[in-house]
Amino acid sequence: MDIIFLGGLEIETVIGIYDWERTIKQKIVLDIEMAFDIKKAAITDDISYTLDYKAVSDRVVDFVEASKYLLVETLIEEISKILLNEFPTPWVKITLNKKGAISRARDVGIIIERGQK
Ligand SMILES: Nc1nc2c(c(=O)[nH]1)N=C([C@H](O)[C@@H](O)CO)CN2
Repeated sequence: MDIIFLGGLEIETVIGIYDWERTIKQKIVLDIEMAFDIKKAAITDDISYTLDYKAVSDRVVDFVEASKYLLVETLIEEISKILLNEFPTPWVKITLNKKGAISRARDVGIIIERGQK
């Protein structure tokens, strides 16, 4: 199976468990990998035979911008459900980086894989 990916997708959202975090927007950075067989699209040169990464980006950005979860766990799980339920991919890997959440750490977050390749 091939991989279609989006790297460094930056989105501002309300996320966090502390009172001060409920009053501001913070940046999260997503790396998304989606399994997909690209052969038919490559042969036909036709967007309708592939997984449109622009459509994925638009859907994920709209969802995350409107969300207000406490935990990054909940947010990343909901993103994985959207990808698996709404797009033609059987497997996704998502990295959610809440940069700045830990002042001494450059990166902090979660990596999940869902579905079957
Ligand atoms: N496993 C997690 N740990 C923490 C989370 C989280 O969402 N998942 N969130 C926080 C705070 O919101 C933090 O990001 C603020 O600096 C702490 N730990």
